[in-house]
Amino acid sequence: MTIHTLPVHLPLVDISRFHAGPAERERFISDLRKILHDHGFFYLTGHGVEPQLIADVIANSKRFFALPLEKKLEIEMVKSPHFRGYNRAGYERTRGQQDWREQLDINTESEPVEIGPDTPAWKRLLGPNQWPAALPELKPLLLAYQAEVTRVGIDVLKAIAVALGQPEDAFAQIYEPQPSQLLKIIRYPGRDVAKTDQGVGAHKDGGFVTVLLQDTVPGLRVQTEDGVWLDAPPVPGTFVINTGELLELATNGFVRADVHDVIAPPAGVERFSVAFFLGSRYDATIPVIDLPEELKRNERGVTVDPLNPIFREVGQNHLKSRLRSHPDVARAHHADLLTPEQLAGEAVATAY
Ligand SMILES: O=C(O)CCC(=O)C(=O)O
Ligand SMILES: [Fe+2]
Repeated sequence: MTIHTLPVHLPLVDISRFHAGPAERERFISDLRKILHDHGFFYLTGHGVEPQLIADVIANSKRFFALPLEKKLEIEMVKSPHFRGYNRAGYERTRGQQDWREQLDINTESEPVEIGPDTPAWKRLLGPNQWPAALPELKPLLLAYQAEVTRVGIDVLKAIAVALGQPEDAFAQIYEPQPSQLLKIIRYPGRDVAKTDQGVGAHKDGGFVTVLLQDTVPGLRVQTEDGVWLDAPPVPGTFVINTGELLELATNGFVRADVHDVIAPPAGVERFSVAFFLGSRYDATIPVIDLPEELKRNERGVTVDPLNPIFREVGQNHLKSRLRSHPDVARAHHADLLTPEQLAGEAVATAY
């Protein structure tokens, strides 16, 4: 596929060119550098993820969401201090407005950490996932997929590092040995259920890069630098990649974290997607990369949003957004971290 056949206004990046001979790699890097400055969103092809794995993930997400509600509620997120599990549609908000999507969140599968008075608060994010007893095949499948999209995300991140004039392992010091690997399977019900057109409200993603798999129904939109909203419909065989706040911070705004949202599907139609957020280690502090002079001239600075303060301490940043997104989990397990206002506030979830 070439860029000219793409039915959308966003660029297409063929990551296999990064692994081609030196001349092709050089051309690829120079194309990518231009794309990265102009867009925080692009389509990715040449990624090497087996089409069968992708098909199985979509098919089994649909089976998960089709389970009776009580089976899904057996693994409701409020049962996990580590913010893992299932959330019902309408239980999350973005900037105060209800989002209409149900989702299952997993992250790196690990043992919980013993929390003492001196343990950094972000260690509460570490722990086991919750898996549906009614669909045992979901666990091995999503863990295999999580490993694959981690590989893809790191490959893209290496290409981005080179495009920024850095060694390809420039970010490895903050993602090795264990990046954050949040994976969400998502279902957006039709507008008859949603009552509004907000699948998920306008937001930026927080990590290095997001690797997004869309099934067949459109709805994703991206806001460009000049404020225009572009549709980013599904293109078979591709992922949508978007660069997150972590890269915006690390490049002083040379790379953009674009605002995006999802419009709820029409009445009677449901939309499925699988979003993977590649982040750094939780104990990392985001560095500012010293870009080459010709790139530095195009740094924009970092956008400051008083409603969404960003910390360079990654674990603190991630915990902040999880506590805000899931106040039911926060109250059930982390009341000691909340302000009196948060404890007294409305028990609704707020995305991002
Ligand atoms: O479902 C989608 O297509 C995008 C979801 C999204 O932007 C997110 O979960 O951060
Ligand atoms: Fe997003």
